[in-house]
Amino acid sequence: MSVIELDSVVKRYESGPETVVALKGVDFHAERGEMVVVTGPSGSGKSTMLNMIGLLDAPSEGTVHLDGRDVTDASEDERTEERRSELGFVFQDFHLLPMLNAVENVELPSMWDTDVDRHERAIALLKRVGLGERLDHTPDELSGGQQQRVAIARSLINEPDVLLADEPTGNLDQATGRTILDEMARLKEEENIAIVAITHDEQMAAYADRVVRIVDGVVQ
Ligand SMILES: Nc1ncnc2c1ncn2[C@@H]1O[C@H](COP(=O)(O)OP(=O)(O)OP(=O)(O)O)[C@@H](O)[C@H]1O
Repeated sequence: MSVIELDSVVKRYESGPETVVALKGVDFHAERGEMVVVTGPSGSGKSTMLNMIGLLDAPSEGTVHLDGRDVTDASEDERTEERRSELGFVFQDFHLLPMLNAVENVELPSMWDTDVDRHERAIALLKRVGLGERLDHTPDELSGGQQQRVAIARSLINEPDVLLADEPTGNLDQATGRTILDEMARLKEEENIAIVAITHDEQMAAYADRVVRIVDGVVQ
């Protein structure tokens, strides 16, 4: 069973009198232990598709399944809960809170979890991404690559099934980008999660188990 499945997904945006059809019947799936890289020209629908997978927006037509559950018509509360428990997010510009140190940033998505182990888990995750010596550093005391490692550790704190990454190497130089991709490839195996990553970064395709190209709202 695929951990993520989109079937015949159509997404229309109404902007004023115009309707933009951003996705025109997209089928997509991702499996545990697999990194799928999504490429395509600007405006082709990549972010829209990631928003569907990330339950940030609902399709106009078609269905979305997460771990076999039909979440197409889930309420806002249900979506929020699915996002919290099943999905991890990594962004181009890291999205770390500047006043929190590395451990606090990693713990943040699990703050309302009463599990006392979350602090230990945050430390363990930071050690796994090579930041055991930087636990109490704030983002401005970390390099771009280190900040992205904190963000990756944060994305894993609630033990998601799927990690969604929007241009994760977009703000990094090539060499640092490669170390982040190595890290993601390793964690994908270790955590047995699916990774879906949008990118313009050619080197990222080399790390993919599968490349999905989308052009004008259609998967090629
Ligand atoms: N909220 C919105 N309202 C109206 N149109 C939108 C909205 N979001 C996206 N679109 C349109 O949908 C199409 C797909 O946009 P999307 O952001 O998914 O493309 P993309 O492939 O991620 O582009 P980029 O690589 O430039 O980020 C574009 O034509 C865009 O203008």
